[in-house]
Amino acid sequence: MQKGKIGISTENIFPIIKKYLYSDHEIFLRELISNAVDATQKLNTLARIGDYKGEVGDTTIRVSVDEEKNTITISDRGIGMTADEIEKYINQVAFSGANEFLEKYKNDANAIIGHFGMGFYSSFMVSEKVEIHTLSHKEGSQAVKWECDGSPEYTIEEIDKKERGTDIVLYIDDENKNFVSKDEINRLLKKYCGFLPVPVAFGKKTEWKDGKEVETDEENIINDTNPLWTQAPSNLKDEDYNKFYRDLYPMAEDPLFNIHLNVDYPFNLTGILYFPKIKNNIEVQRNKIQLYCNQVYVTDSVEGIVPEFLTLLHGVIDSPDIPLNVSRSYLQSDSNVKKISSHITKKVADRLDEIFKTERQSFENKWDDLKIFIEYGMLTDEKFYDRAQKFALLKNTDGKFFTFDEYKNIIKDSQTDKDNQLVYLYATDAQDQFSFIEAAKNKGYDVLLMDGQLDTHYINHLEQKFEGARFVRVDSDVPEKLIPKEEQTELKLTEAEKDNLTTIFSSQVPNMEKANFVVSFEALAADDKPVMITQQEFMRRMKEMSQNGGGPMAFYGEMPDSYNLVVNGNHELIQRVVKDCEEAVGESVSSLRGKMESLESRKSELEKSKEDKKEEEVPQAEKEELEDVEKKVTELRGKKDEALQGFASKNKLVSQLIDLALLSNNMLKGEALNRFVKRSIDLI
Ligand SMILES: Nc1ncnc2c1ncn2[C@@H]1O[C@H](COP(=O)(O)OP(=O)(O)OP(=O)(O)O)[C@@H](O)[C@H]1O
Repeated sequence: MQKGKIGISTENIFPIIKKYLYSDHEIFLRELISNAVDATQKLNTLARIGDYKGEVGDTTIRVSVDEEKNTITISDRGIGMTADEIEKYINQVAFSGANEFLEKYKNDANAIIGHFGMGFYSSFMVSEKVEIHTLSHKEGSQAVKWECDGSPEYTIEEIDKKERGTDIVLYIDDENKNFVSKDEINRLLKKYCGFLPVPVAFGKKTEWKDGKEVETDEENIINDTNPLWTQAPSNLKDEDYNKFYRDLYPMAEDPLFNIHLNVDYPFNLTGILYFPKIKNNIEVQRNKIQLYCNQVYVTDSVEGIVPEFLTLLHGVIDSPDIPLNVSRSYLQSDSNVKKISSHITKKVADRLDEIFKTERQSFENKWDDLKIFIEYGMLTDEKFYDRAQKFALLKNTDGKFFTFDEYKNIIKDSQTDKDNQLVYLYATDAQDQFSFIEAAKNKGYDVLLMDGQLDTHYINHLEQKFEGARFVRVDSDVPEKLIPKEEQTELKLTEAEKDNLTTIFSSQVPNMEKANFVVSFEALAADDKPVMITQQEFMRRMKEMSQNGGGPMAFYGEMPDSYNLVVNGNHELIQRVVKDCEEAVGESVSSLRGKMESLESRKSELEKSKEDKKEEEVPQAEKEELEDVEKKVTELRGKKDEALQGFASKNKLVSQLIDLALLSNNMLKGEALNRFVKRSIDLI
């Protein structure tokens, strides 16, 4: 037996390995099995080129667990190592590699990506002792056993081993006993080794016999050595892709589409990406892409490698060219990674474009599920926007789909306003905004349905992209004014009547938390609604955006909703309110107004004369008179308002009209709704 000291500078590297790699202990199995795969593939290569003349035979990698001895063994039939090679690769190179790595990241544990090839020495994260039993493929080699207990000392001795290849025996330490379990090993094999290119066996296959699960003689191969992404797309059908998806995500619904990536220049990358069906929470759908490096599972957190919006996709990416041993910030600035990311974007756009062109109907059918990806992509990635504007769809409230160009042509004639701006009308809720949608349609307009999670932002974005166009929600103004044109109908109300109606209607608007109403008048058609509630586009949008995103516009979110209570002066019912008011309080109101008006003209005379003089030049009498006039005006106004409010509170029509308007906007709730129903019954 020979003893030696491992070639490292740090006295004892293992405590450091254990400390820094604590959270990722489980990767030891992946690392050791990857080494076994490498050794097997090297042997296959040597055999192919004629440098190895012996029998290759069965090269299955075998994993076993001994629960009594607390060991895990990984055996391969690869190239094996001679004593010299152990000296070179294990004692010197590998250790120094690990040492260098830890030196580099000692002060920056967070920079470690969390998974990297620590290689063979990761076995010491979980073991108190490790043995290598190996026989090289080289003719006439002597089998050797290397043993190390986690101190820098090792022993190496000759042993009797007949089969070519390497067995790694791990004596698991007390802290990591949990790995000495068939279930745990099964879990790790499934997670990290499911698609390795060399068969990996663990235990035996089982079958059900007489109501019991029993082991058969057949070995249990845990991996698919030829996963779908490594196969030629031309040999694959939709069913194959869907089946693979179900293998990856057993609980998920069938995906919408798949994209098979196959790149060999300027970097190597294969993979299959799926567009999943996303219900309503986009956050839970992230990080479902698995990243592989030569069929070895690395991670399922791919930010930085795929564009942000594509982290919503599911599937696998396999590339030997993605650097795995580096921090995230480095990854994002790596030019290779950037190329990969923009290439994936392009591929995804190309595939969508192809589906749109060849299967438009199916594309439309899936649009509702698909649009979140496309909108997200268009919002966050300029290049994707440019590609996607050819196939992104707009859906109207009748469920019809249009491309941007198609839609523009359809609305061009009817929806261009007097300033030559194209107005895109939209609704965010087909039910709540039903009456507005109908009113717009009756005017010959088309209304888009923009009810997606990202649509508030998307609309803003499109407005910036589309030239000479704006988006207007159907309830942001009365139908006549949604798209302002030259002609205007005349309003059949005098100033005094308008003033009266303002007091009357404001006094009857129910008190609502966080909602302000401003009464305004419009000359609408006599058969339009008598009273309508609209919400100004700009303020509403600012509010919605600040609620979604905060930032510098956060204060908009705190402001109350501001609504317009639009009174249609030309409607018969409004004319009736005017008439009722005239009969009930008309005389006193108009005499109060008459007095007010003459006082007000006196007031402005006094104010004018005061304006031209210096303070001390204003005669005392005028000052006193002005004060007196002001007081009287306020008093008269109070009386006038009181009379009008008294009328309004007795006049059921006014509050009924307001409630009807609230009802059309789905704003009548709770107690107010209940009161409305009762009053309606009374009226019947
Ligand atoms: N099962 C094995 N059969 C034959 N040689 C092996 C085996 N395991 C390790 N080796 C040899 O030991 C060397 C060091 O292994 P180690 O896992 O530490 O690093 P690596 O495989 O070169 O790189 P990585 O960090 O990516 O794993 C390998 O390059 C290989 O030559």
